Amino acid sequence: MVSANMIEQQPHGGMTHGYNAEALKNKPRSAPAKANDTCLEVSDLKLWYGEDQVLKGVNMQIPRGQITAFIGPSGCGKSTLLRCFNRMNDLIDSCRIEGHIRIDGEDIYDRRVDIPELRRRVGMVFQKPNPFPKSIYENVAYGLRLQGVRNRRVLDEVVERSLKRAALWDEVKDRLHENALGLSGGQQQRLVIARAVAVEPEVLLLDEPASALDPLATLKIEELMFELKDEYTIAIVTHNMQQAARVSDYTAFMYLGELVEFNDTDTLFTTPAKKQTEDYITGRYG
Ligand SMILES: Nc1ncnc2c1ncn2[C@@H]1O[C@H](COP(=O)(O)OP(=O)(O)OP(=O)(O)O)[C@@H](O)[C@H]1O
Repeated sequence: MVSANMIEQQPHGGMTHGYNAEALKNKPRSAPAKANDTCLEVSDLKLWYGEDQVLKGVNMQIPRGQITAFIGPSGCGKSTLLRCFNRMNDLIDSCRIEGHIRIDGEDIYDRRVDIPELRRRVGMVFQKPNPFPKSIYENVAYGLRLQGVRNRRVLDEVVERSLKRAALWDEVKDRLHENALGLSGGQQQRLVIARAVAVEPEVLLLDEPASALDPLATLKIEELMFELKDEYTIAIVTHNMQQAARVSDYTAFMYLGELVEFNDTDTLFTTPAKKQTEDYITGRYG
């Protein structure tokens, strides 16, 4: 497991320039991805906001049951790409998309796709924890209630199981009916993860999930990711290269809307194939 002293402070809450090799030592190793076990396949994905082209023909295959990190300088399109995976960009009027994204072979941009069902299958957690102003219990039960589940026993079981999966149960089991906004930032972020896993997604998208948290809360989120990946495919955007190196199995380096390099994390950080990647991970630009 990662240890607390491996978590560096980010005084400005932003980019950690350069990566140091310590992050790869003692890193928990996963079983390698099974050959041809692709969960998400991105083909020639292009995206515009109005006249501005933000993604310029991205191709990649995200392996199932692994953690894939997206790194790159601010504005290179990491969050935009992540939001394509559950069609969150549909909510932006000026956004136009070409290309394909397939989950388990199904094109999620097919017009027959049921978007609420897609968002159930592909859960998302944002930088700032966003619990609803409801009780802890109701936050986790929310998705099930939307699906029409009324049975108290079923709801109780799912709430308990989800909070356990999100490593929050022990801290909240005696206060399930208190307002979730009374939790700490780190607890709120784990609650949001519990809310996402309660509806049994296949994929979890994490957009800088720890950047608003202190080092200890960050550590808990990182440990949690490692536990969750047995059941879910995880894609994480992070500005923090130490974090990408510590937690992910695969890393995608993006620059100006293009995918420059995609490889297993250890290779990308130790022997990057492209000069641009090397310059970025050694902190030469950011
Ligand atoms: N809703 C939007 N409307 C118009 N332009 C947008 C919108 N969202 C993002 N952009 C632009 O798209 C580009 C890519 O932004 P995006 O947030 O995907 O980058 P990023 O790599 O995640 O950046 P950061 O690391 O700073 O979060 C930027 O130029 C940004 O200004």
